[in-house]
Amino acid sequence: MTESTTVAEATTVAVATQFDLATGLAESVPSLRRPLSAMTGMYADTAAFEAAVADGDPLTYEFYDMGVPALETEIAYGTSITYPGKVGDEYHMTKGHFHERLESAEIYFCLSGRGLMLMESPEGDVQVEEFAPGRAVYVPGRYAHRSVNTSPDEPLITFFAFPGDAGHDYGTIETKGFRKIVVDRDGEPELLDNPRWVG
Ligand SMILES: O=P(O)(O)OC[C@H]1O[C@](O)(CO)[C@@H](O)[C@@H]1O
Repeated sequence: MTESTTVAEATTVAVATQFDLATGLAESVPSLRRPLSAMTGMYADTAAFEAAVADGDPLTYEFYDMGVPALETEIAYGTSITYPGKVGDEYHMTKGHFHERLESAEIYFCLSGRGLMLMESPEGDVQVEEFAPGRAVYVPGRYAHRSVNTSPDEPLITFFAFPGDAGHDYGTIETKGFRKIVVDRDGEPELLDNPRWVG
């Protein structure tokens, strides 16, 4: 599946948005909410995934996309909130995506919480950076990216910005997965090969 925002006229009016730094919530637009059931096939432990979906289907993440026109001269931005929790021993995470215009980079600034940004290029180069409050992670162009919340109890809240015409390519991740997964080993995150990765 490919998602992109609607092409429209360039923005000509200044906009100010209030984000709650503790929760990441914005009052001006509704959030896009992804319950666990939106992540079918993405967690390694299928039995744990199905049990958690049957047992209330928790909200694993939500994000506010401020909806700028899909033009290269615009900057898409918003906040992302990944809630704590695990499926089996794998931490809650976002779906992750490449940009449709693959060369488009993205910047994330961590407002609160702890976690990792998991990134991989189409050729298989894997990079991981830590999120902590005050820390910015620059995702280079051509890299798929997925936020992973490694805290036992705190939401991972980030502010993100990327070129307005970057678009979202979810298809590759939905069919192949990421090469690596992040699991909890005695309270510490560990990177493992994804047993479900389709090469
Ligand atoms: O698009 P995904 O992988 O579901 O993750 C959502 C996050 O990614 C973004 O698309 C930013 O890249 C945000 O809208 C949101 O924070």
